[in-house]
Formats: sequence, C-alpha cells, structure tokens
Amino acid sequence: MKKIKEILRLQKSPYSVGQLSGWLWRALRGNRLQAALNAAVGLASVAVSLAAVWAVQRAIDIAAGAQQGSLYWAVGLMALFTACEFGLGIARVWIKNILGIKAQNHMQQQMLDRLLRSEWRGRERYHSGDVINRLEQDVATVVTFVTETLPGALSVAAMFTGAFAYLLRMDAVLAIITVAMLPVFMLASRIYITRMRKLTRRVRRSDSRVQSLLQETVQNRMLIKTLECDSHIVSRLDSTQSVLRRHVRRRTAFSVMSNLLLNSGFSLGYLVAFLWSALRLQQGTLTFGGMTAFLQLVYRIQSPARDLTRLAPAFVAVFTAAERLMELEEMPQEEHSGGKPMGAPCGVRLEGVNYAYDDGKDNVIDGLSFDFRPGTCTAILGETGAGKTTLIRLILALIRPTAGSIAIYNADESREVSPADRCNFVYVPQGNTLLSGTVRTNLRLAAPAASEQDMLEALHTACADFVEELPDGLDTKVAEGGGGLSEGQAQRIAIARALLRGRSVMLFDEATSALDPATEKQLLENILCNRDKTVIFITHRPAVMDYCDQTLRLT
Ligand SMILES: Nc1ncnc2c1ncn2[C@@H]1O[C@H](COP(=O)(O)OP(=O)(O)OP(=O)(O)O)[C@@H](O)[C@H]1O
Repeated sequence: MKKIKEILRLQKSPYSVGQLSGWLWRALRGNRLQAALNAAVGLASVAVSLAAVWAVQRAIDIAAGAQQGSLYWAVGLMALFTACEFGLGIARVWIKNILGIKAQNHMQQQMLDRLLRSEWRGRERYHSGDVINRLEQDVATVVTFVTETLPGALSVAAMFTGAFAYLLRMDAVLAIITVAMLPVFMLASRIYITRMRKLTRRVRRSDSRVQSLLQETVQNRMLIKTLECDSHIVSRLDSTQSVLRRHVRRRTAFSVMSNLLLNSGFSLGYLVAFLWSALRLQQGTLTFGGMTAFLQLVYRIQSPARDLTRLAPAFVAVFTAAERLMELEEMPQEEHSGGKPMGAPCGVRLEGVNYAYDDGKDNVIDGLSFDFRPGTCTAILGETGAGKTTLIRLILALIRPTAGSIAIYNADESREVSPADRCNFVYVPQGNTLLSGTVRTNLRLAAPAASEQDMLEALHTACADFVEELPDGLDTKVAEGGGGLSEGQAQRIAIARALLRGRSVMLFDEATSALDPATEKQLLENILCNRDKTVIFITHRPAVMDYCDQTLRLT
C-alpha cells in the first residue's frame, strides 16, 4: 500500500489511496448494473475477437491448401463473427449513453442532496461555480471510470491473456519477446503518473476558477453593465483562462511526448514480430494463414497492453475527481430527523445568547436575552452590521449559539431550536427571492397543493392584489431573480408565498424595504389580525415600531 501511495504521490492529498479506493468502490456498487453489463459486453467482445482471428487463419489456410474445408463456409464464419462484433459495438453505445446518463444523474442527485443537508456556517465554503464544476465534470469522470474504464480493464486483461495464450501455442519465443517490453512500460508509467497527477490537479483547479468567474458574471450582468466594467471582467476572464490554457498545454505536451515514446516502443515491437514471422515463413516453418494470425495476435496483445497503459491517466483523473467530490461530501451534515411541528401560536425565547463567526474575533451577538412572545409582532432594529440577520440565522438553527440557549415554545411545550423546528418558521430573506417561472409556480414552491383561491387570498393578505390585474394574472411570467417585476411587487409576492407556507413564526429580514410605509402598515395589520402568528420583523424604519407590540434594538 505504501508503495502504491508512493507511486501515486498522494502524500499531498488529504485522502489515502485506501480512502479513495473505498469511496470509488461505493460509487461502483451504486452503478453495479451498468458496470456489469459493460464488463459482460467487453468479455463477449474478447471472445468474438479471438474467434475472428481463428476464422481468418482457417480461411487463409483453406485458400492456400494448407487445410481442408469449404472456403465459402470459412468466409461465412468470418462474416458471422464480424456481425457479432457490430452487434456488441451497438450494445456498448446503448449502455454507455442510456445507462451512463442515468448513473451520472443518480450520482449528481446524491451529491446535491448531501450538499443541501450540509451545515451552513454563514458563508459558503466553495464558490457556486466550483461546486457546479465538480458536480458536472468530476461526477462524469467518476461515473465513466467505474462504469466503463474499470469493466473495460477486465476485458482488456482478458484479451491480453487470451491472445498471449494463443500466441504462446503458435510460437513461444515470439510470445515472450512481445510481452518482454511490458516491465519497461510499467516503470515508465510510474514516472508518468507522478507528473500527470500534478498536472491534472492544476488543470481541474483552473477549470473551476474559470467556471466560477463565468457564472458570477452571468448572474450579475446588470451590475457589471452599470459599473461599466465589462472589459475589466473580460480581461479577468482572459487571464484566468490563460492560466487554464497554460496548464492544459503543459499537460498535453507531456501526454503527447509520453504517447510518442509509447507508440515508438509498440511500433518497434511490431516490426520485430513481423521480421521474425517473415523469416519463419521464408524458412517454411510457418504458413501464410499462420503469419496473418500471428500478426493479428501481436496486434491483439499490443492493443490491450496499450489500453492498460492508458489506464494510468484514467486513474490519475479519477483520483483527482474523487478527491474533489469527497471534499464536498465531507462538509458536516446537519442532524435532521424530520420536521417537528409545534401547535400555533409559538414564541421564541433567547437566554444569554452569544455568537461569533468562525473567522471573527468578537461576539456579533453578546449576552442577548429576549422573548418573542406567541402572537406578537416584534421589530428588530439596529445599525447596519449590528447582527440582525445573524439573530434570524440563530433562530432558524442555521448557526448555533456559542453560549446561551434559544427555545421555541407554546402553551404546552418548550424545546431548544434545532433544524427539525424549521417547519415552524417561514423566512423571507433580504433581496429578490423569486425564481424563474410564473407567479403561480413561485407561490406553489411553498404549498404545492394550494388552490387558486388560497393563492389569491395569500396575495390579498400580502397587499399584492395587483397580480389579479396583470393581463396573465397568476400566470404572469417571472424571469430569474424576479425579473419583469418591480422590487416592491416581487417582495409582496415573496411574502404571499411565505404566508401560503402558513407556519406559526414569520421572520422578515427587511422584506418590506421596497414598500411605502402605508402598504407596509396595511401588510402588518393583515398578517396580525388573527394573532395566531408570531412576527419578527427586521427593519431600518423606526416608524414600524408604531404598529409592533415590542422592539428589540441591537447595538
Ligand atoms: N459569514 C460571516 N462570517 C463572518 N462574519 C460575518 C458573516 N456574516 C456576517 N458577519 C459579520 O457579522 C456582523 C453582523 O452581520 P449581520 O449580517 O448580522 O448584520 P445586520 O445587522 O443584519 O446588517 P444589515 O443591516 O447591514 O443587514 C457584521 O460585522 C458582519 O461583518
């Protein structure tokens, strides 16, 4: 194991060869069907291919009079094996394309699920572009390796052994000469893997950087236009891409050189084999058919040997990809054993709560005690950076207090908030949170079974009756990030969506910042009229205090 580790130079990797292989083994088990079918087709191809060699040898020998039999039947047999090879080729394409995309989708779903369940520490650890790059490219590399490369290696090894055994029977000396070069190749592949691994890591890292920049630029196109920094962004992209190009160039140069050396070795081997068999033919110790079969077998030994050496870069690529996916998987997971609904109205009580971000020195929240009583409306005020959003994240159990406790309670019970309590909250964050689709699809995100009437009522409570007056009503198209609607319209639809979710504690993080004071007042009156909701409302407007039951000022 130490030797393999040394060869693969994994010391710098956070994972051992054992961990990486274990992870790949689990990935293989998840894609058993495709791997098994690929292996079966591969092995059948080997059998057909060797049988074809025998059929050609037989046909030539019959034609040359070295063997008895019907030439027509012999050629018919050759045609049969060729047809089998075509059939297996078609099966391979189907398995690759149909089952391949299924296996890839399945792995992406699993990775995305883990990602969504991972703990959120106030800031994403990886750039979204980097995450997407890993989910797309690294998943594809792993799936191709476990479902195609590995089963393929099995048939390559079978082809090598079968052809070698056949050749050994025909000419032992030549069979041994043909494979004698293999140890030299194995030694060369050691140097190759070491260098290639380093180059591949660099390429993948630069590729992620390019994708991150592209994604962020497309997402913030409007901002970039208004800042008039288009050319700056394009030149940043160019320099990021030039790093990628440099790494790709280096890797390609290295790979071309290695292939050149490898192919020269194989060509030399073939010429030696040709000369050897031609001399034997001249001496009359080999028939024409024998020589043809012999050269085909040399080819059939060399081609799997060549394929086996090609496994080296595949291993390099898959170890790099597995490492990158394992990093994503290792993000700590939230313990979440299903939602724990609590009867409304509920309150939230904080006692001596402290919180400091991982990379911050001081407490953002320091010794905070407060009771958001059931059925009340509380305005949270404070200067920018005072910790208002942080407090909301603590209540939602997205982050945990470093000291003190936060409890959710009603008349009957009280418990420390956990991710399972998120089902008791609705949260409307800052900014435009509508997704592309229609007003209806956005509302249905919160309540998939909501009727037309439910949606119109929620829109009415959220002071968003304007939707009914739009030409397409609920079916009005919404672009990415709420495009096509004004900020205030989008905010009210987002609030209606939160109301449709219908949970007992409502958290608004400056969710009414784009509304005029009268609409904001009307909205709060609508929400609070039944007193069954506890509303926690972050605002920068002191006027809001007038219609709230209590105020929490953070400093
Ligand atoms: N993920 C994070 N990591 C480290 N520090 C953070 C993180 N998020 C916020 N902070 C810091 O915590 C402090 C409080 O931030 P928070 O977003 O809670 O303020 P806020 O009162 O909501 O501000 P605003 O009114 O501007 O939205 C700020 O000093 C901010 O720099």
